[in-house]
Amino acid sequence: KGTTREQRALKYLKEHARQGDPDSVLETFDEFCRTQEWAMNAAEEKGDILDEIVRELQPTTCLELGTYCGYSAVRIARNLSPSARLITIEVNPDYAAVAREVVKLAGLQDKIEVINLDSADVIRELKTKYDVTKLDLVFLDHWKYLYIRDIKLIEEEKLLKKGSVVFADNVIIPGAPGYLEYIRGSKNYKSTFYSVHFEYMDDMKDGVEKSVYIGDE
Ligand SMILES: O=c1[nH]cnc2c(O)c(F)c(-c3ccc(F)cc3)cc12
Ligand SMILES: [Mg+2]
Repeated sequence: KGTTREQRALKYLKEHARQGDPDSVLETFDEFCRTQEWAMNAAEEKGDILDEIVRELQPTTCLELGTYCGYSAVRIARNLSPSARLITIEVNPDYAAVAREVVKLAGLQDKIEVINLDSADVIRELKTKYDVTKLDLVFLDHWKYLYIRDIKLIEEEKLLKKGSVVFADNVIIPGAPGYLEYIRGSKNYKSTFYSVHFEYMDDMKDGVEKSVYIGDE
């Protein structure tokens, strides 16, 4: 076919979603994944929990690790207050390119910054280069072995404050070895596990973990 699944998804969105309407982009993306091709979006059930977190927390500065095609970036940003913003990091250049188009299609390019670099390198520069003081919301949705590396780096950089929320996808499938043990064993977090369906598969279960930072600033 010469095209990638992500490019085919973008083409479908451009043909079927309403420009500038985040809800339409998300609905259309879910429709694509249910009728044409599966993709690893934090879909309906996981997305509903993410919506709830954003609405309750009203975060000013959000960080997402693992943009993929931008589904959860759009999902988060559509509920952000006018001055709030989301920095989302995607190491794969092809995914980042598609994500930038999806963000534009949703009309959220002023709220979302897609960075095509390695997450650790960006985390180390958030304060100096990206003008970040504290992170109110962190969404971990990149490669599972990097969850623990990156959360430790975020703590080292003192980027969390009391009440900051760290939300992790896929803690059951593919699983986040070591992360769950670390975060649940840490006195600095209060964690809650949610059993949810695996994206677009009504007969498979995954899990997401919401951890509220209660540690020292
Ligand atoms: O690599 C990933 N990064 C971020 N999120 C993922 C995800 O939600 C998945 F379901 C999966 C996944 C893909 C194929 C499977 F068979 C199972 C899980 C992978 C990722
Ligand atoms: Mg995921």
